[in-house]
Amino acid sequence: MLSVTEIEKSFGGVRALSGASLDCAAGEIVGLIGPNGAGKSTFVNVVTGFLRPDAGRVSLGGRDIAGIGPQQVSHAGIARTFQNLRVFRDLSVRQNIEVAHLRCRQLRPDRAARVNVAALLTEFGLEDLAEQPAGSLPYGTQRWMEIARALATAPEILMLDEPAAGLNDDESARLGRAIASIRDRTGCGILVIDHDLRFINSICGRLFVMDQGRLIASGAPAEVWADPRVIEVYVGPGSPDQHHAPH
Ligand SMILES: Nc1ncnc2c1ncn2[C@@H]1O[C@H](COP(=O)(O)OP(=O)(O)OP(=O)(O)O)[C@@H](O)[C@H]1O
Repeated sequence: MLSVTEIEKSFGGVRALSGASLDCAAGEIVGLIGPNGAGKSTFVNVVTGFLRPDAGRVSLGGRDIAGIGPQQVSHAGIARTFQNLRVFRDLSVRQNIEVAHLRCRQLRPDRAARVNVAALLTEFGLEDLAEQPAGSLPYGTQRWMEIARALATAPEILMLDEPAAGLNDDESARLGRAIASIRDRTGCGILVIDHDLRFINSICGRLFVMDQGRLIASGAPAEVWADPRVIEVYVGPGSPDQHHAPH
C-alpha cells in the first residue's frame, strides 16, 4: 500500500505542491490527473525519490520512504516509467530487462524470484525483438519495453508517467487492456498519470485530481467528473450542467 500525505515542495518561490495526498492499494489502478503545471510530475518525482519533499510523508507498506533517493525507492518496491524515454539504447531489449532484474536479484532476491525475464519478453510480445539494440526500435516499442523493464523489478507499485502519450485510440485501448492484465497477474498497485482522459477513465478505479499543487478531488471517475471544482478546472467556470465532463 502506497500512502502519500500532505506533500509540500517549492522550487524557489514556486510552490509546486502544497498539501498533495494520494493512496494506492495492491491490485488497484488509480489515475493522477490535472492541467499542465498542476504538479503531477513533481509529485511523481517526490514519491520515486528523485526529489526530497519539504514536508509530508511517503509510506510504502508502512515504511517511510520520503527522501531516501531513487535507488532506494526502487529497492523498496516502486518502479516507474518516464515521460521521456530512459532506455539503454545500445543494450538489447533482453539486456535492458535483465539489468533491471539483476539489480533486483542482488538486493531483493525474494521479490526477483517472482519474475522470469523470458516470460516477460513473451508477455510483452518482445521475443522476436529481444536481441535488437533497444535504441533501434520504434518509439512506441521502446515505451512498451520500459513497462516490461519496470516489471522486472517485481514492484509492489508501478507508476506509469504518460504511457498513452503519442498513441492512437486503438493503441491506447490495447495499452489499457495490458495494464489491467498486469494488475491481474502481479497484484501490484498501478498509478497512471496521463492527459488522455478517455484512457484514464477506462482503466482507473479511482482518480486523484490536482490543480496548482493541491488535491482538489478524489474518488470513482463518475464522482470526480461530477465535482464542480473539477469541471471548473477542465472546462472553465459555469454551471456544471452546462458542460459535458469527459467520459
Ligand atoms: N525544477 C523546477 N524548478 C522550478 N520550477 C519547477 C521545477 N519543476 C517544476 N516546477 C514548477 O512547478 C509547477 C508544477 O510543475 P509540474 O511539472 O510538476 O506539473 P505537471 O502537472 O507535471 O505538468 P505537465 O502536465 O505539464 O507535465 C509548475 O509551475 C512548474 O513550472
